[in-house]
Amino acid sequence: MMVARLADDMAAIELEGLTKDYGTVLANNDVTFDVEDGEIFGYLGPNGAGKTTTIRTLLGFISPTAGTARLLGRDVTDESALLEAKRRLGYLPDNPAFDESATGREILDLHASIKGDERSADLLELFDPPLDREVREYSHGNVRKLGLVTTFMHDPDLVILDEPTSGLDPLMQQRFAEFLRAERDRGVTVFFSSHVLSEVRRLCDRVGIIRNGRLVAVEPVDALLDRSGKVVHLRADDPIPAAALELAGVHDLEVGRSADADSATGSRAPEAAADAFTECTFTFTGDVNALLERLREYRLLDLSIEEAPLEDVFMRFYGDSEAESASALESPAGERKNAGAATEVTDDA
Ligand SMILES: Nc1ncnc2c1ncn2[C@@H]1O[C@H](COP(=O)(O)OP(=O)(O)OP(=O)(O)O)[C@@H](O)[C@H]1O
Repeated sequence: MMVARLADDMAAIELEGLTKDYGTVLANNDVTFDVEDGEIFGYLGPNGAGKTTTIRTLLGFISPTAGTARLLGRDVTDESALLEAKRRLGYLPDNPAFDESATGREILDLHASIKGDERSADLLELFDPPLDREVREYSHGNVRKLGLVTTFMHDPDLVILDEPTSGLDPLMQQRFAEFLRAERDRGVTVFFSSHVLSEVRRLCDRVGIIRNGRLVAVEPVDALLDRSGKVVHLRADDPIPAAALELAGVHDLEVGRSADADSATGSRAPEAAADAFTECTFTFTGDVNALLERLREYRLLDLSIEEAPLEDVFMRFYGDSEAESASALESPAGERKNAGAATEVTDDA
């Protein structure tokens, strides 16, 4: 059950037309979105997209060229208001700059004296940096673990994490994912930046995608995954006419064995007659029942329907052509309409 920590309807983070012009680079260009109380929000984009710029603005490290940013209801350009908000904030930078000559324990003591310590003992059971060693001897992963303890030890209402899992081994990533979901269930709001897609799928409620300083999408992670559709691979005993797959929601039909199936030779084996084939792979965004209805009269040897790799969706956002990615972004409603059309085909059939 969701536990509200913030005042009625207050968003944890509010960005309105946020713009940061470094002179040579427009690092944030009219960025507008809210992070709601109690959600895990992933802020995604490739290197240099502008994620850290937004985070640094939220923390008051840099001032916006235009627009506003509010953290826990406080305007980040108002120093004393921001300071108040920061008491309820946990922040994990991409590269925590701990005093190299201090031990982990000394660093925890310092943080405890500044912001309090409600729960470092519990956190140390989960993330166990070698406390008696000096930070200069720490591996990248151990710096991250110490950073996670300092980020959460004062039981903040909002945490901002810059690439939180970088340097963590798979087991620790899993532990971190479980921990973050439990934090969300306790009402903590999480805003984290990432370019690791599997992490996003595993963790986020919603995502914002930034590219070249511009926000290109904000949506529930499920919508992102729905939009990516399914990858269908099928193999039949006798040739299937291409017309059978002229169905709303079928995209990128490739006839012949899939690249995977043919990986031994690294080549694809297209079949001679493209108007009928015994094997094909395509992306499907329609109604799966409509597809099965179409395939019913053919004897299949094999059929797999799998979630499309999230990378494919991102290729649409980050593809080489600006026009292509713009149209991909403008078309979600249209794609959903196509999916609806597929349902109509089923109804007619
Ligand atoms: N202080 C600065 N002066 C000038 N340009 C800057 C400065 N800081 C960042 N930039 C530029 O602004 C753009 C956005 O950088 P930013 O660090 O926000 O991206 P990012 O999405 O966090 O990237 P990464 O994933 O690599 O950390 C980049 O082109 C970067 O080179």
